Amino acid sequence: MHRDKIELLLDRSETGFLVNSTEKMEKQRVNGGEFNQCSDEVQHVALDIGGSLIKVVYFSGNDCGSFEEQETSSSKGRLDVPNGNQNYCVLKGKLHFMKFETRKINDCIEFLSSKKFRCHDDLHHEDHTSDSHIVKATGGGAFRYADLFKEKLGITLDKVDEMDSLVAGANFLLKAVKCEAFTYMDDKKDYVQIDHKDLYPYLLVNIGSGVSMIKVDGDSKFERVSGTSVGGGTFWGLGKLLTKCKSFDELLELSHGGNNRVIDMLVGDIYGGSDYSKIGLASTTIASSFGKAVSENKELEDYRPEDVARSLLRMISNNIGQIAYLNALRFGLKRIIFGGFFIREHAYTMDTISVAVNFWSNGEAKAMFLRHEGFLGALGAFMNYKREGLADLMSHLLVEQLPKGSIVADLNGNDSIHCSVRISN
Ligand SMILES: Nc1ncnc2c1ncn2[C@@H]1O[C@H](COP(=O)(O)OP(=O)(O)OP(=O)(O)O)[C@@H](O)[C@H]1O
Ligand SMILES: CC(C)(CO)[C@@H](O)C(=O)NCCC(=O)O
Repeated sequence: MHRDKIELLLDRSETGFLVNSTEKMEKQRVNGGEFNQCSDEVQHVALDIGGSLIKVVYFSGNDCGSFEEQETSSSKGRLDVPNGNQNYCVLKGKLHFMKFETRKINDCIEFLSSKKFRCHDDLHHEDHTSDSHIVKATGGGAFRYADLFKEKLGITLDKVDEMDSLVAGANFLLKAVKCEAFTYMDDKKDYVQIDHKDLYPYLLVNIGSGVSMIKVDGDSKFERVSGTSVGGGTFWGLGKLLTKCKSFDELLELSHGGNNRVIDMLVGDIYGGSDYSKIGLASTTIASSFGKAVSENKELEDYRPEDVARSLLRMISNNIGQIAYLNALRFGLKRIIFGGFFIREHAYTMDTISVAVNFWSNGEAKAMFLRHEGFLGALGAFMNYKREGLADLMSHLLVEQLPKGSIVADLNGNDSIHCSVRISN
């Protein structure tokens, strides 16, 4: 089968459209009876089908006169440019990011089928062959739902390894996007521009339903060194049972107004209000998450759901921060980069993780976060359309393309950014 190289050039970003997928689809339904209100042609789609969420990254363009330069090719939307021995075309358009709950996979399928779907290979083969409808997909769902996608959409999922995708997505963002990584402490966000030559090694901690910890040593050089089943799925699953919240966002919102000290047993609760300074524990340090519930004669209903949500968030974030730090220590890594949809740029979550890393490492290691944290796997799968050898060139171009100091959209919801896709023949 014919395969091309694709590279991605980010032009600038847009803010806006922070609606959830269901809302967005409903709006489109109301407006026109179907999803495809926007006439953008979807050309390249990549999926990350996880245990909780499906992340979709797709490129659309060419219908709104959105070419950088005039079309010269017979193929609509293609600009063929000679590049040494190679021809390539540049398509200008938008890179879209969407998420769906995995349990509502039919919404995702319906959404994809509503789009004017044009596969990667179709750009070169007007005469579609049956195997041209191939979509890059990663995550466990690429295996679990392969038959469903074939049956409902006639799409063959081309499986890309989940860890490969996470690392490719993270490296791409760290190299290509200005102000991608930041630290977060005491409500203060500080962007960190990491020198490309000084990027490796780092520990990538992806907090999805479960948590994977990956030591990254180079472009495709990495090892999954640890993981924990106490992750985002645990927070959402336990939180749902304990608070009766109907959505993750509701649970997160609830935790804003909570006080964990109502339920957590602090060092001071055990030590009569004092610190245990001999071993470096302040009276305010949590000695036992949810520990107060043991000694108090209370039922679940006697606690405010806000406080329960807060304790739970703190317990899980702390635990992940601690395990991450221990793994960083194991391999002498100073930089720990957190991704995954659990974080959602939520201040309290990031603060708790940062404090945990700072506390355990005595200030030696740093927790960092990524603005596009939830889409690492999907971006990595998208990048897999690109074949060998273009990574350096691509990241160079990407940095060049971004205006200095530009503010890039928060892509934790559904959003899009302007970009160009360069396709080598
Ligand atoms: N709208 C949402 N609905 C459900 N979970 C959400 C939502 N937003 C954030 N989350 C959190 O994100 C987690 C899923 O994150 P992510 O999408 O990165 O992982 P995943 O790919 O589904 O999981 P895994 O990689 O373990 O298969 C959930 O467990 C939950 O904690
Ligand atoms: C199983 C995966 C990789 C699926 O994304 C993830 O949920 C995970 O890393 N879970 C933690 C499993 C463990 O290492 O204990």
